[in-house]
Amino acid sequence: MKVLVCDPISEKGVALLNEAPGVQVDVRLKLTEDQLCELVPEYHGIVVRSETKITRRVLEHAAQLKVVGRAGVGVDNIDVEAATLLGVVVVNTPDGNTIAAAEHTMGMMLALARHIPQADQSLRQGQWNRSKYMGVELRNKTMGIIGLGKIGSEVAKRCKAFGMNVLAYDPYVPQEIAKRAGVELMNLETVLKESDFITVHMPLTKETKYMISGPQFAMMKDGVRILNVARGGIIDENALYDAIVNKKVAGAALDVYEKEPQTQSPLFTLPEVVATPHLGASTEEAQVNVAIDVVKEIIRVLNGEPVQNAVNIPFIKPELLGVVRPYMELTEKLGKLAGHLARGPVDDIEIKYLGDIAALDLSSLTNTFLKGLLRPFLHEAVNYVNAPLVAKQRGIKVREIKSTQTEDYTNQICVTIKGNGTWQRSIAGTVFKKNELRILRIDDFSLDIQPTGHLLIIKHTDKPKMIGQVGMILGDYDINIASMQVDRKEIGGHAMMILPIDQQINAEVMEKIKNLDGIIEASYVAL
Ligand SMILES: NC(=O)C1=CN([C@@H]2O[C@H](COP(=O)(O)OP(=O)(O)OC[C@H]3O[C@@H](n4cnc5c(N)ncnc54)[C@H](O)[C@@H]3O)[C@@H](O)[C@H]2O)C=CC1
Ligand SMILES: O=C(O)C(=O)COP(=O)(O)O
Repeated sequence: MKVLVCDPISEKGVALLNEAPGVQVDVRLKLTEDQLCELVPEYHGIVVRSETKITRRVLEHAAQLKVVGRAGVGVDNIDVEAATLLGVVVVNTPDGNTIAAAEHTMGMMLALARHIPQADQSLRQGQWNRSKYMGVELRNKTMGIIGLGKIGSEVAKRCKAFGMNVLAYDPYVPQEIAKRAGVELMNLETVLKESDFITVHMPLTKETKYMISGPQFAMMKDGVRILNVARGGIIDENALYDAIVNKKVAGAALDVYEKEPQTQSPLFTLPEVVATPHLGASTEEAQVNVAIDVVKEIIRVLNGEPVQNAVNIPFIKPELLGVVRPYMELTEKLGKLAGHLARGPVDDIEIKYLGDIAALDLSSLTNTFLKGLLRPFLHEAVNYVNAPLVAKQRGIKVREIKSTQTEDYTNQICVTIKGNGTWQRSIAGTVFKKNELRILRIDDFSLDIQPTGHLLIIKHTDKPKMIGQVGMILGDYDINIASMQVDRKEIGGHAMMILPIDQQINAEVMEKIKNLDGIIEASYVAL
């Protein structure tokens, strides 16, 4: 397996990658998009920070890429949607640089309040100018935090230690979590209107792009001070420039820019601006943390092991893995079986998770079901990562229903697939205590089948000689029947027979079985 490191990460991370059995590492920095496109087919993993852009074009040139690892938090330099569609896992390191970014924010806030960089520069230029650099105190001022995640919360704690009143806006954080951090959650307008300092700590997304622009500056207090140690583009740089020039904003501290690297911004010409070149995560500690964290995740992906910090696949808590794994195996087999039973393209899927498992986060099981269903048709183009997206693109509606109530078994997964409003099929399965998988039902027929090996599934009219005739055909072709189950709903009605057999069946045998009088459908599946 080959891993390409494209941005500078700690030597400790590179060493850990080099020590991984069967992994070869190349460090190639400052590659252009064209160079990356040329190199990427050789690699199974890529490591980046914020500099290298992993675009759709780069991903489309990959031939065997399994994982893109971001040694840091923000993944806005990676086309995650394209990666997902192409089945490439994207991992990041959500915790490793939290403190570094929070501390940098505090440093920037102090620099902004007390003009430290400007005063330093002026003194070095031979001026002893005390009156020019009169500052403001932080105590009793109001800090408005937009984005109360990991960094925002650490900034909140530190602001409180400075005696500041802290308000926050984050529509995705519950009030009680904010309360625990001693922060009051408000609507955005209130935070903008009441704050003396405003700092943003959210990811750059379609939703947050230019979230702070002309109309938002207009709402703010005169003389407000602005900080951005999150991402360029959350704050509209042109609008910020105007707001500073018009004296609405007394100063801004910026670590990140709409375009990076950035050395020519008009904002750098304003004395009210304090600027650093994206240094939020640049501490020795944070860089060791993120490099080691990302490398461990990359190795897990390359070894086919579950990861903890994937951005585009469901997270499974390590302590739940033992519980979830057999259900993942079951749902993949149910998906495969459902694909064989489908009477045409599937456009609607309902997956019911019943019993104890309903308490778990079940998206990983839905992913494996969809992978099992779609793989026989789409082959390598579908995998655990992209299965939900591929299903969505094919117009397949997927509903998950959870209920802790179940009638016969402690846990049951019941799936119904439909197509074209004209047909539907259903199957149910369970995992017994010793991690034994079972198919319990196909349509209305009750069964108890281990979903492994070669299965012949036959729906037929309930009449004499059906079983015998199928047995004769298989015998003629020297195909051994391992066991058999038959269920019928009423005498002379429809019946289902399932035959686990010892080998694959060819089209000729299937044709002979299908042509028997009384056979309604017959399918062969290898699970
Ligand atoms: N300057 C630097 O070197 C660094 C910058 N960062 C940036 O900081 C960002 C935040 O990092 P963390 O706190 O670790 O992430 P996080 O995921 O813990 O927190 C982000 C918060 O933003 C909130 N959010 C999302 N959309 C929002 C919206 N529209 N309005 C308000 N809040 C919204 C989320 O609910 C979440 O609580 C990262 O996404 C990254 O871009 C992170 C590390 C270093
Ligand atoms: O982790 C993040 O989101 C950062 O912005 C840090 O970026 P960097 O790894 O220092 O290029």
